[in-house]
Amino acid sequence: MVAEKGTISINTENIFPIIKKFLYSDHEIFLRELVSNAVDATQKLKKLASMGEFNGELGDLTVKVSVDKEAKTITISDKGIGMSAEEIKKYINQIAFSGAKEFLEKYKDTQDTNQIIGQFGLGFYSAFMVAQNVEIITKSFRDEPAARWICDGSTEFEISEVEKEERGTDIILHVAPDSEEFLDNFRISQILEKYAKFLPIEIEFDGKVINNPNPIWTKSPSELTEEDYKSFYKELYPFGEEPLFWIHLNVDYPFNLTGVLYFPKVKKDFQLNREKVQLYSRQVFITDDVKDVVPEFLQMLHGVIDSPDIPLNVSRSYLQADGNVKKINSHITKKVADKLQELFRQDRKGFEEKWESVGIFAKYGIISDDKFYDRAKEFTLLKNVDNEYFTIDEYREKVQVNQSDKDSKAVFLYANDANQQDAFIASAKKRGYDVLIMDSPLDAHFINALESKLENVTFKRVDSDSIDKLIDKGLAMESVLSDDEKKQVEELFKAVAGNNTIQLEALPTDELPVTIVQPEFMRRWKDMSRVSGQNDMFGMMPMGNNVVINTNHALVDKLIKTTDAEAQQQLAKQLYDLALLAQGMLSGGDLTRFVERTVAAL
Ligand SMILES: Nc1ncnc2c1ncn2[C@@H]1O[C@H](COP(=O)(O)OP(=O)(O)OP(=O)(O)O)[C@@H](O)[C@H]1O
Repeated sequence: MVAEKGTISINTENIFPIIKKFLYSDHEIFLRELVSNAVDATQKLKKLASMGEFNGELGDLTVKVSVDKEAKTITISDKGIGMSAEEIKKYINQIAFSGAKEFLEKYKDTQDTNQIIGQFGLGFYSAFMVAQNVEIITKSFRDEPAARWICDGSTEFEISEVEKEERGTDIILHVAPDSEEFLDNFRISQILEKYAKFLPIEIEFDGKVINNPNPIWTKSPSELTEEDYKSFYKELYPFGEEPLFWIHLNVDYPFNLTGVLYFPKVKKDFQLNREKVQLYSRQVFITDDVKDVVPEFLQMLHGVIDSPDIPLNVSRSYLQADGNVKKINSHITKKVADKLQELFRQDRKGFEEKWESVGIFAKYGIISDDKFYDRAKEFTLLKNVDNEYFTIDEYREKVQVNQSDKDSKAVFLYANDANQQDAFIASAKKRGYDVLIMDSPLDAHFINALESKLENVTFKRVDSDSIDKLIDKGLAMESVLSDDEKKQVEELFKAVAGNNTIQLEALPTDELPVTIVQPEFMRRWKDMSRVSGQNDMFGMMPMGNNVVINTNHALVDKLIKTTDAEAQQQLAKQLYDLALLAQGMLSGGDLTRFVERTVAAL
C-alpha cells in the first residue's frame, strides 16, 4: 500500500458535548472561568491604557456577579475591553482559540503581561455545564457597535447588533433545570469565596466586594509589618490560632513563585489540620492539595503559594508534576531550612520555646529528606528530662566522657514517658548519666534517622536494659551467688514471670532487686511500625520483656535463705509484682491481689 498523508478532522457536534460536560470535573468551576475571563478583559484594558493604546476613561472596573432567581439567570459583567462582533466570531466561535494567548503573543515584549489567566481557549464553554442558553452582550473599547451572541449549546449560534451604552461584557447564563442549585446566593458566594477571594480586580456580589485584590503575597516583604502577616493569616483561616512565624517566598528565577508559608502551633499528638496550604496561579485558587509542590514534611504548614509556572492541566484543577514542580519543591525546603536557621541564630531562647511545634516539622524533614538534614543538623534540638535543650553537637560533647561504652560509642539515653520511667531515670542519674525526653510520635523514626547519620552514637531507652548493660563499660561486678544458687533463683522467677526472659545480673546493692526491661531493638521496631500505621511482622509480634534479677541484692539473698517453699514462692512473686508495678504494668486482678497480699503481710 502506498503511504498516504492526511489531516485529522474533528466532528464539532461530537466534540462539543465532551468539552461542555467532561472537560471539567466540577460544575462549579464555570464561575471561576467566567469571572477569570472578566478579570482578564479588565487587565487587558488596563494594560492597553498603560501603553497609551486606550485613552478613554477607565472608570469603575469592578466585575459584578448577580443572580436573578425569577428569570433563572446568572450574570457576570465587566468593564473590560469587550468584543466586537468580529472578535466574538474569532474568540468565541472558534473553540480552543484563545484571545488571551493571542494578547500575550502580541504584547510579549512589553513588561508585565503576567497577569492574564486564560491560556487554553476553552474556559468559556464551561458555562454550558450549568446553562441551557448562554448570551453575550458586549461592547468593545474601540468605537464599534455592540454585539449580542446567543447559543443554546448546540453548534449553532446567532449574532446580532444590540444597544449597549457602556464598554465591557455581560455574560448571561440561562440556568438549566438540573443546575438550579446555582441560583442560590449562598452557593454562589461560597464558590466566589473559594476561587475568587484574591483575584486582582474587585469582584462584587450581593452589593459587596468579595475579594482582596492585593493579598500580601503580591507585595514586597519590606512593605509589610508583622500585623499584616497576622491579619492575612486570619483572613485565610478565620478560626485558626495565631501562627508561630512565617516565611515570605519571593522567587523570580528560575521560576516565578510568591507566597507566604505560616508555621502553626502543633500539638504533640498532631492531627492532620483542616487548614492547608493553598495553591494559586495568578491569584486564581487552584487547589489545596499541594503534594508534589510542597515537600511532604511541610504539608502541615499553612498559607499560600502562587506560581504561574506550575503547569496546570486544562481544567486548572490540578497540576502536572514536572521539572519545575520538583525545583519549586526543593526551593521551599531550602527556604524553610534557612528560616529556621536564622531564627535559631538570632534568638536561641525563642527558638527553644517554639521547638515543640517546630521540632515536629524538623524531625519529619530529617526523617524524609537528606538534604534537609544537612541544613537542619545545626539547629535540631534535643531536650532532656530536666527541660534543657542541646544541639546534637553540644549533646555529644556533654555525654561523650561519661556515657561512652567499652567500644567508645556514645550512648544517648532517652525516656518516652518521664513519669512512668521515673525509677529508671533515677538510677541513670545516680550514675551521672543524662536522659533525653523523646515523647513525640515521630521520635522512634527520628532516633533511627539520627543513628544512621551520626557516627558512633547509639540511642537506648532508659528501661531497655539493666543499668550496667545500658552503657556497657565492660566493668561487670562479681556475683555473690554460687552457680547452684543462681539456678535456684532463675527457677523461682521463671515460675512467676510467664513468657519473659530471666536475666541474672550482678548489680550494685543499691539497685532494685528485680526490674523489667524492654529490649531496645524489638521495642523500637514495634514503635516505628505503629507510627507508620503498618501492622507488619514487628507490629504484630507480642513483645517479651526481660526480667533482670540483681543477684547482689539483699532481698535476693533472703529469697535463697527462705526455707519454707510457699513463703519463698510468695516472696519471688512479690518482688516480681513490685517490678511490674514500677513499670506501670500491674493492673486489674493482678494489682488487686498484690495489694491484698501486701496488706496481709504487714
Ligand atoms: N468577558 C470577556 N471580555 C472580553 N473577551 C472575552 C471575555 N470572555 C472571553 N473572551 C474572549 O474569548 C476568548 C476565549 O475565552 P475562553 O475562556 O474560552 O478561553 P481563555 O480564557 O483564552 O483560556 P482558558 O480556557 O484557559 O480559560 C478569550 O481568550 C477572550 O479573548
